[in-house]
Amino acid sequence: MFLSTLPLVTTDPNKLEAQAKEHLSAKSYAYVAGGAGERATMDANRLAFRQWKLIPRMLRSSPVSLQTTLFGHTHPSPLILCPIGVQRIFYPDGECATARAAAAVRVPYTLSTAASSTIEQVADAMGDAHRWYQLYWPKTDEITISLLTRAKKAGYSVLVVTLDTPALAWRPWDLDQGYIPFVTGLGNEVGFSDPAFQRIFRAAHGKDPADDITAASLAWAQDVFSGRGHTWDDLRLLREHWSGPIVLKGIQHVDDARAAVEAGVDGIVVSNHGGRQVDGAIGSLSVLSEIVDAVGDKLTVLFDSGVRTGVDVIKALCLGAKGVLLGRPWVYGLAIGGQKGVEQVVKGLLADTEQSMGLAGIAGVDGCTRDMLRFVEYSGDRASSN
Ligand SMILES: Cc1cc2nc3c(=O)[nH]c(=O)nc-3n(C[C@H](O)[C@H](O)[C@H](O)COP(=O)(O)O)c2cc1C
Ligand SMILES: O=C(O)C(=O)c1ccccc1
Repeated sequence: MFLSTLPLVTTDPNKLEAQAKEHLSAKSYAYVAGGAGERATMDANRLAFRQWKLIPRMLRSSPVSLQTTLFGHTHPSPLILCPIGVQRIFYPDGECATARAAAAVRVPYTLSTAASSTIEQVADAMGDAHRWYQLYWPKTDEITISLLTRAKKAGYSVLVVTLDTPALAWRPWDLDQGYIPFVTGLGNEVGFSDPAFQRIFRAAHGKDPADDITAASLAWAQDVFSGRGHTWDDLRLLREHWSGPIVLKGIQHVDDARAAVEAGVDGIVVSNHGGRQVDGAIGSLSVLSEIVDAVGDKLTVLFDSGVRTGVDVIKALCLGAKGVLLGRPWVYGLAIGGQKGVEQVVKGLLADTEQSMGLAGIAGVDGCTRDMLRFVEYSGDRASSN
């Protein structure tokens, strides 16, 4: 794909963030590239990848296929696009550009509840392509039920429930600029377009959310990010109102993975939210194999946090993940080139994964086994690639 023309987006994972920075305002750049606290967990995510080394096998010539079955659907690859909120701060067309890219490269797209486009707009942009819906779980059950009903109707097949963000963390790069995306008025579009939220807001304020963006933004943020602790028992409500697969995102502890099995959900994403929530939390890849050992035969274990290269995808699969969610890299592609930028990042990663699998003597996702890896203490000084 890169033979006839030079790539728009750099293929060097260590240069991608810097290239995107040139296309972003200082605030938008800090929002995507930043993390919680001193970014120790972002480092830990990369360090965890560096500490696992692949041991290539020879003379096993066979064609490579990345084909993967997830929740009963066969996909061309094990890759899924992470839920990412407020994409219009990165590119004017935001989520719709990303959704079109995902459809074009045949990778499922996960729409965030904190999106700057509505559930229905993104569905329209995607046609028949696979889409998942990520729930930030509102305090008000009536709103939760309304969001699930809309997502179902608009053809989203898998519900991803993010558990690690009952509130946004202490993020110094944003705090120092006095910035959270909601102050731009963006990121509330799913809420403002919701009939249940509109009804409740109208009853309390005597007007529509669109007539008082400030008050409506506050009301929406309070319902969704006020830090209310839901409990494992509350998952029953979601089960009742969502007939498809339910995936819990943000699992790091093996006992939480077991609780997910008890709760009867279909999958989990082992994730620390890309180091954006609990600073000092363990690198996500470091807990993947113990969680797979505990629950991998009972539900589908997916992975995110720190994936940057094809070999990273292979390592996560070798440690037992059935699918891998990609985060910041495609947001950088979006900032650089909109839909085309996202396509290039994803196509590049898929090509790198396929090429690396072939060179390592692995024929496909089933060939990614733990014996292909060796843990080697890493003492270098380049823990993070951007
Ligand atoms: C700018 C930004 C916005 C995000 N928004 C959401 C979101 O709305 N919902 C969610 O579940 N996770 C969100 N995440 C977390 C990602 O889904 C994912 O867990 C994380 O980016 C993975 O780490 P990585 O970017 O280092 O690969 C966001 C991450 C970033 C960078
Ligand atoms: O920034 C994030 O990590 C995130 O999850 C989020 C939450 C609310 C709005 C936008 C993004």
